[in-house]
Parts: sequence; C-alpha cells; structure tokens
Amino acid sequence: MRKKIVAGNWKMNLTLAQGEQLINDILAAGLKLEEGQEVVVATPFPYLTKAKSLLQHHPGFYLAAQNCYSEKSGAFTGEVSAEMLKSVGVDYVILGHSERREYFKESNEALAKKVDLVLANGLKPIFCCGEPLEVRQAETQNEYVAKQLEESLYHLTAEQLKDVVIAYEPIWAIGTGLTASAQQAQDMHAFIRAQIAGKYGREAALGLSILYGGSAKPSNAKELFSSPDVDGGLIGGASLVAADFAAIVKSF
Ligand SMILES: O=C(CO)COP(=O)(O)O
Repeated sequence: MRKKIVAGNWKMNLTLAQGEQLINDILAAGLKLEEGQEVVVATPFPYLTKAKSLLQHHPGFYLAAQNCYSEKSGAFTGEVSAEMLKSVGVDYVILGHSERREYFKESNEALAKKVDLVLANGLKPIFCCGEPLEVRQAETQNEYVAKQLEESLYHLTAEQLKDVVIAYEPIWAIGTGLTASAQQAQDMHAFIRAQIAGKYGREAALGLSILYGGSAKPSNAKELFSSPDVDGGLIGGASLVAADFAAIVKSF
C-alpha cells in the first residue's frame, strides 16, 4: 500500500548515547502520524536493538538497517545478514545507497540478491537509485535509473514488489546542499512510477511509495513532498537533529 514515509538515514554518525537521545527527542516532538504515514529511523547496526526497544511501542515508527549482506549466512567475517536483522526487530533495510555503490562497489546484480534476501525474511527494502552529476548533465538520468530498477528489481513478482519502497537520491544532491528542484524530483518520480506501471501494471505503480533523498531539510521538505509522485523523503544530515527531522515529518 502506498504510504507517506520520512526515513532518517544516520549513516556512520553518533554514539549509542547520542542516538538514544536523538530517538527520545524525536519521540517527544509531538508528531501526530495519520493512517498511512510512517517515520523510519535507520541506525548503525550496533544500535538497532536499543533503537527497537525505544521505538516499538510507538505506532507509526519503524526501524531500518542501512545495509545487509548478499549471502544468507556463513563465513563472511564482519557482514550482517537479513535474517539477523529480522531477529532484532528491523522492519526496513536501505539497499543500494549511492555511498555503498561507490565505496563498496555494490553492483545492481548484488543488490538484486540483497533485495531477495530482505524480502525472504519478511523485511522491506528501501531501494535507492539515482544518477551522478555527469549523467544529469548529459540528460541521460532516466536511462540510468531505469537500468538500476531493471537489474535489481524486475525479477520480483508483483506480489513481492508490494513490499518494496524506492528512494530516488540524485548523487549530486547528497550532502552537497544542492537539492533537486521540486520539479526535477517530481519528473523523476513520475518516470519511475511509469516504468513500474509498464512492467507491473498501473495498480502496482500507484501502490508504490517513492521517497526523495538529497539535501532535504525543513525549508524545502514541504515543497518537495507536495509533488504528486513524491511520497516522502530519505533524510541524511537533517535526520541527525531532532528538531529538523521532526519539522520534516510535519511537512507530510
Ligand atoms: O543520502 C541521503 C539519505 O540517504 C541524503 O543525505 P543528505 O540529506 O545529507 O543530503
């Protein structure tokens, strides 16, 4: 079902005590979530259990991990499986963030395997896509994103796709202070929805939540979220400040 989602991606920031404080501050911010609105917090792995205990009795608040490994289990020192994430109460898993694609060389093919493992464990992927600056400058962003979707998602059944959330994160807008304009975001979100409609049908496309990520902040969230195909945001820097994150959630 299509939902409005604001997800905070903490990335590799905060200590446990700081993270605990941040969640408590967000919970104390008096956010009133309506039916179909969700707040998701994506903490580093070591904080997931603690974060779960803080969030679990708050309807509408969900927990995400920022990654998982592309194999089920075994001798993969330092890696974390989807099954492990499920066992500590995770709801969503961010997959294919551009930082992981860039620094850890995650391919569309490896991401397809991660998507499968996440879904097989009853978790929901927040699948990230988005183009680098040179692709945007060459005006080939649609082809670029279409390929990401095709190679990582299109092996799924329509039933499986119902549990997938897509986040469009233009790389040139991540952590740069440069935000896609509301029109640029809307255009890409509409394109993604049309691609999904072409592959899975109109009903599936209308049921899909597509989040925008890239320098979203309190001052631009309302405009971004007011576009018809933008169903919320995946927030980096501003998710580390409770007042900013809460203000963005209030922009639903
Ligand atoms: O990468 C992002 C969220 O996953 C966006 O990060 P910023 O909001 O810091 O630009």
